[in-house]
Amino acid sequence: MLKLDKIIKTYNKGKNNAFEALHGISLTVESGEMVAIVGTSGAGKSTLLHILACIDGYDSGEYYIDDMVIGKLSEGKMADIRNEKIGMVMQDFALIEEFTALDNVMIPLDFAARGKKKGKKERKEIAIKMLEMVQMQNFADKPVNSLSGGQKQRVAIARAIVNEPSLILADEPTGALDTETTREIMKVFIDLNKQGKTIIIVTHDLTVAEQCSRVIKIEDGVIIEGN
Ligand SMILES: Nc1ncnc2c1ncn2[C@@H]1O[C@H](COP(=O)(O)OP(=O)(O)OP(=O)(O)O)[C@@H](O)[C@H]1O
Repeated sequence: MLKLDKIIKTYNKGKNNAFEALHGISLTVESGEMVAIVGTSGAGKSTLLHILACIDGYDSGEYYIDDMVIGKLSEGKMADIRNEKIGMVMQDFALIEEFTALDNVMIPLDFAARGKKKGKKERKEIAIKMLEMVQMQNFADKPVNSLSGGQKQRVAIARAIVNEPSLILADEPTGALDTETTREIMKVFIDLNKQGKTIIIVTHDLTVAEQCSRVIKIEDGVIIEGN
């Protein structure tokens, strides 16, 4: 489903502070896998995740999602792929704190591809269904800034899955959570994986990594294990 072929990524390319962060990464992730990406600080995990998420480009090599060549797509088409195929979950939740849980979950529905736009009532129903999936329906009308860290991450996961992406990418999703809350959030990811979602989690937490079906270790911009 996902294939990286000899991806090279250089920050500040062409300048005297140019830095090659990924040195020719090749990786295939099949549909339905649950993968952890681990490695020391600065190894290139976030860089890799941002390329997988179609947030950042790359210098050479190629990235394929379902046989589509990502490097050849326009900005607009990349944005469509981000909205339709990929759900992102971040360590700091990246929610709008003063909005309610429900309003946060509804946001991506507004950006879904033209023609797919739905009426407000229908969008609200879809968002509530997503909150039910993460057991947060009773908090739908609460502002996010009144929720705990674990509750915020559940809302962020509901937002990530609202456009029914096949791929969920998470950057240190449990980094701000305690052990018990980490366990609960991992259960949500495992349930989503059982429902068929492909999940890739960047983590420093070995208890998170060992719950994934494959662990990819990256060091100095190179995959050294798990490929
Ligand atoms: N925007 C940038 N400009 C220049 N260098 C960058 C930029 N972003 C990252 N880097 C460098 O690229 C390398 C990989 O960074 P990356 O953030 O991918 O590492 P990481 O494995 O995610 O680290 P951490 O676990 O600390 O988040 C690091 O040496 C970093 O300093």
